[in-house]
Amino acid sequence: MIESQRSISHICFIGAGYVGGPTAAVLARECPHVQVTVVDRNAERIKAWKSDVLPVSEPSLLDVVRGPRDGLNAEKRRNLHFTTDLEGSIQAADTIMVAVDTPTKSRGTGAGYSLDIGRLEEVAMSIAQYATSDKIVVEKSTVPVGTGHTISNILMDNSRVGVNFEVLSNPEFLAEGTAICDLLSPDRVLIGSSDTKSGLSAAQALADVYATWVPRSRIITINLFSSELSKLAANAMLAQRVSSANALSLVCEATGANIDQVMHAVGSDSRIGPHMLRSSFGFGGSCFKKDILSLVYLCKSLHLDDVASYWQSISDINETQKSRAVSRIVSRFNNSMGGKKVAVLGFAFKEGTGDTRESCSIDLVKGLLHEGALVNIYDPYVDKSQILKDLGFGEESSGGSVKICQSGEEACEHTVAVLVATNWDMFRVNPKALMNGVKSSYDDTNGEKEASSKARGVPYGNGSTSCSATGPLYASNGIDSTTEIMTDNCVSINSLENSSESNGSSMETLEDNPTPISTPELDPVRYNEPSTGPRLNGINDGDIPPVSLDWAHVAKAMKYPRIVFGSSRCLDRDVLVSMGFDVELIGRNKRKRN
Ligand SMILES: NC(=O)c1ccc[n+]([C@@H]2O[C@H](COP(=O)([O-])OP(=O)(O)OC[C@H]3O[C@@H](n4cnc5c(N)ncnc54)[C@H](O)[C@@H]3O)[C@@H](O)[C@H]2O)c1
Ligand SMILES: O=c1ccn([C@@H]2O[C@H](COP(=O)(O)OP(=O)(O)O[C@H]3O[C@H](CO)[C@@H](O)[C@H](O)[C@H]3O)[C@@H](O)[C@H]2O)c(=O)[nH]1
Repeated sequence: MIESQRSISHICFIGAGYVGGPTAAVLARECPHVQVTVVDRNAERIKAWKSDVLPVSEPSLLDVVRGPRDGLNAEKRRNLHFTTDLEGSIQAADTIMVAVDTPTKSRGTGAGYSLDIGRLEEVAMSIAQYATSDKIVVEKSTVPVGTGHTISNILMDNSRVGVNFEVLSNPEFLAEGTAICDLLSPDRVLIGSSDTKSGLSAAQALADVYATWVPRSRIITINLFSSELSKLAANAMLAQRVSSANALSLVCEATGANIDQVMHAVGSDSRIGPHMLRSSFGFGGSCFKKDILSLVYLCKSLHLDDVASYWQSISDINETQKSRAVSRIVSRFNNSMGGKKVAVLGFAFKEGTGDTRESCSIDLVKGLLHEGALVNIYDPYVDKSQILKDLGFGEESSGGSVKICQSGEEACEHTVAVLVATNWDMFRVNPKALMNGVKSSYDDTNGEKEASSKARGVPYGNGSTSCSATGPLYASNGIDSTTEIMTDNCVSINSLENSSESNGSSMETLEDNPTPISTPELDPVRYNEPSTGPRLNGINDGDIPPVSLDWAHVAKAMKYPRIVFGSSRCLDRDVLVSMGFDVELIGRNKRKRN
């Protein structure tokens, strides 16, 4: 049993991925008195974490890493280390945070639904085998309910005599693209433990570490099962909101209602709130689908079939949304897409990241190819090889039906339809520039962005010193005042001492903030250049922004009927129609002018 009044001074993270790396870096930065070691079996990844070309792309991440890793912090102390030495790292640590991947099982019982905790079990075996002193073992990974007990059993059954373990659950809630802000200023930190004296003491010790920078009121301690279930439930409920918006978008398309107006009206009810209500081509990303399906599996295992069906329907609506989008385009061509060229702009699963896991673009492109279309794709934040891999092609084996383009203009050349699948700022219609007959460019909007961000007290510009909101960033083109609501939960990395005070959230309607807000103050990418290191796709500190799409050029380059299809977040129907485009918006019926 672990002694009470325990304190934590050396943490080992196992798993140096999207969660492990950034979480360890923020913890090391905020707690200079704690030694933090990050270990991974992937030597390439560890090498990259030791370099300035990090394997994970997140705004401001490099700055956060370099302080404690290179001794560039105020204390001039290095307390963040990356290594492949699992045995030594386990032995040196008093606390081990496990952040390995838990994908959906691909075979065996529960395949396609259940989370695969094999890597976690493997790590538990290693901890049991190498540990020579008591350890707190923390599940950072998203896991099925009951995993904590499984891990406890593995540790107890395989450890040395006299070595004790306490297993905690501490799920992570960061979203990609805003990871640093989310970690610095979390809505809550959840710590689950057993309710024994030693369990509560371990939970308290971990809470004390977080309390260095997170207000105590935001640190929630609950039981182990509740904590594990809360993570799955949070993702399921966030996805449920998106699916609700998307389900209603179909009702809007069939009636005279406008989805943006409806979601604005609904989200204005303080009991509902405005977040995660943007209709889209569907939610993507590595977590939502996998975690909902895990919840479905749990319910089925508990013989709660109607509950399982309820959660399943959220995933089903998401699939329908993607296939309906393809049908909507295809029906505009009398169901005959053979040989017709279509552009898909954006391949990442959301703006602000280069990650393509479960991106709706994959299904949109596959659906169009199935109909016989030729598809041009452009996303400067995603490597060509990644796109071809996601579509199931080898390097150049798409049979000519897919072309990965170097610019949005090239992608739209000779196309009959353009789908804006990721709401990148660069695809946004800039009405002011267009009205003035000026070529729209990213730089055109910088003055406005700067003014806007200053007004909101957000540092603008160099992504290495600032970051933006947690949660959805309701970027606005400044046109449809009913469409967007922005969150403003921003912190400056320069004023980290105050981060715990600065995490209050406020909402403003567009009228309060009529200028375009980009995705997090993005560290731009130098596009069209091959990636130079083992970094994942995405936005990297110090890169240069891509130029915005020149919609005037696109109007000339496309062929009749020049359909542009996407969400009103990026596309202003009136401006595009005035330029000669035929505009289809998610959740709007063109003929009813809603
Ligand atoms: N990506 C997100 O935004 C996010 C957010 C919240 C929670 N999560 C959850 O966190 C967990 C980790 O996700 P991720 O996106 O960081 O995964 P990831 O794939 O980016 O990273 C996992 C890392 O673990 C390493 N690893 C796997 N098995 C190992 C072993 N036996 N020994 C040493 N290293 C090992 C892998 O090499 C990899 O580097 C998952 O459960 C995920 O659901 C992810
Ligand atoms: O109103 C909205 C909000 C989001 N999306 C889409 O939903 C998906 C997921 O978006 P988001 O939640 O912002 O990104 P993730 O990085 O997947 O983060 C989610 O998944 C993580 C992994 O578990 C959790 O930690 C986070 O809390 C949770 O937000 C993306 O395709 C978005 O485009 C919409 O379509 N409409």
